[in-house]
Amino acid sequence: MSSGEYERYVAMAATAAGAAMVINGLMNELLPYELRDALTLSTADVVRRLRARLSPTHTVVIDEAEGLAPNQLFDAARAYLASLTGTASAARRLRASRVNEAQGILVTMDHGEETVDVHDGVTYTWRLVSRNVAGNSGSFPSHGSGAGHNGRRGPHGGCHRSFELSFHKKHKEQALASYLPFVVDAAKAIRDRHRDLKMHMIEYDAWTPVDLRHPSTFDTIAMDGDLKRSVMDDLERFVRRKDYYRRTGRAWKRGYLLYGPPGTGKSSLVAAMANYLKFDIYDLELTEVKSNSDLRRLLVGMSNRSILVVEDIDCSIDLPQRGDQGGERRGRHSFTGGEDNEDKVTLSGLLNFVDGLWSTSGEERIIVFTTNYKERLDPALLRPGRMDMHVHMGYCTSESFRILARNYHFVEDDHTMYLEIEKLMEEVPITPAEVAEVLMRNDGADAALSDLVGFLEAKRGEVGANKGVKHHGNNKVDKYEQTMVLYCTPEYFRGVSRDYQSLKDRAMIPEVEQLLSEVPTTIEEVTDVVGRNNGGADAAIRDLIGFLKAKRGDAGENNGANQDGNHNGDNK
Ligand SMILES: Nc1ncnc2c1ncn2[C@@H]1O[C@H](COP(=O)(O)OP(=O)(O)OP(=O)(O)O)[C@@H](O)[C@H]1O
Repeated sequence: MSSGEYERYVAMAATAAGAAMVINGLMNELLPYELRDALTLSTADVVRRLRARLSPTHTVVIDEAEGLAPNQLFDAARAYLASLTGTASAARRLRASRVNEAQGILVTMDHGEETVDVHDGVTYTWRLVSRNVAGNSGSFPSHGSGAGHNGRRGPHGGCHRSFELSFHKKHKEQALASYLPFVVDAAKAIRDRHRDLKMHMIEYDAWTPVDLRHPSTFDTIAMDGDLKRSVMDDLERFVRRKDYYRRTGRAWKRGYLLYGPPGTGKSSLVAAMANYLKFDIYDLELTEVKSNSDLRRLLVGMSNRSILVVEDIDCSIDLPQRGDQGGERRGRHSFTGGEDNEDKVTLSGLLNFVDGLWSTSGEERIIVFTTNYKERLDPALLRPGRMDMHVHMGYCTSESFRILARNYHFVEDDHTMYLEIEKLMEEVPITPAEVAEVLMRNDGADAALSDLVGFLEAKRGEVGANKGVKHHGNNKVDKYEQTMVLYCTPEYFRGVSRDYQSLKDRAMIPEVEQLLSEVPTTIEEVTDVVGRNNGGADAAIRDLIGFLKAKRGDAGENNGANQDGNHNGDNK
């Protein structure tokens, strides 16, 4: 549409509306490029631009060259109007709207239909206008997402649609300064509610998004109720406080340290946070980052309203050990050197970026570190003010168990087996992951809870009698043992070591036994380390010794403990 046509259009609409002003609009080709990204602009920007466009003379200059790019303000209005379908006035006009997973909200509204919205005592009338490109007004495509949707011109012609928003001229200020920003904000909120969250992972040195469909929410997560509430409160306060951060000159970011044994829900909590806030997750796998400059590039490439997660921070970056004589703990990853390459990724480099560049180049950002071993973390990370909140995820308590039982089997709070289960849980530490696993493999609540009792009893017996030895070689592993942590005792290893017929250096066997007596290590870990070696028995056992020494915390051991269930070693 040329600017002349547009002016004629505005004049017609203004006439029709009598004293009412018409903010027309919002058609893809009518609104200029500044408004196309209305949903990504700040609300103040939108208002400023609208105000500039809607001068008292109602002249809007539209550059032909702006083309027919999608106009997000149109989508904002559409999403907002769809959300009104529950209200009486809107229901009069909008026949139906539905939520489509891929596209968010679709609204069905016919050409010429109007809907009335009352906001702060002012009545606003929205009208949908459609034109086909050949000018045959009145011939319209099907509703919603049909041909011509979004007003784009298809190969065989198409339909341009617009919303006209009219109101009394005395409410111009209110419309511009209050109502339209409200519509844009409401649309943003709707979009956030329906958009697919993304999980960004590093591939080939760049972020690669995949859909984040993690079902974890604050309802499903099993943790102490007060702690859960305080995390939620903290998140809510954080997102509310834009002005506060601006006023105080602080970067709008927040840091959480989640710590606790494996399977207690640290990753689930991160997903719950993302689902709650509708923030994307950026999974910073430090082993994939070759240098500080790569790290900087990746951090700057993150979007706002996102969560940066560094899992198993104690394993994934070289942390100076408390008590180290100036030396760094080696062996986590090949990039951990430091003194020979200035550009290597270091914890201080990461923290500096997070505090500096990262926080000034974006807004509404959350960083989460997780660890199974808080005691191993660098004091720099634990310093007050560094991570705003330390969240301990622990073994199942009766409170968290009840949440899981309710979630998995709708079990009410007074089930007869609860007392027995909770008593057992006091004797045997069990992670929420283990409980979830048992609950999940049963169809009915009663069966699930009996199974859990059996599991706990078996675990209690196992822990007491160290049945790991018995477990090995038993082809009929029962269902409890499948998920249990089975330790590799020195005795057990001695038995297995007979299998190493080709072992030349037999002196290594007592060394392994000695290490196993010092470091609780699961059969699975031992199997993994031995299994990853193709270089013969000696290489495998040497690798195992290195692994065990690293687990014990020996400096200088380089055995890839990070890759192989290092985090499983905390099952004491
Ligand atoms: N607190 C919890 N509430 C609800 N489900 C849980 C909880 N903890 C664990 N689970 C269940 O166990 C699975 C594994 O837990 P999750 O990966 O979140 O634990 P984690 O503490 O991050 O473990 P790791 O330290 O090994 O990464 C989850 O997908 C979930 O099904």
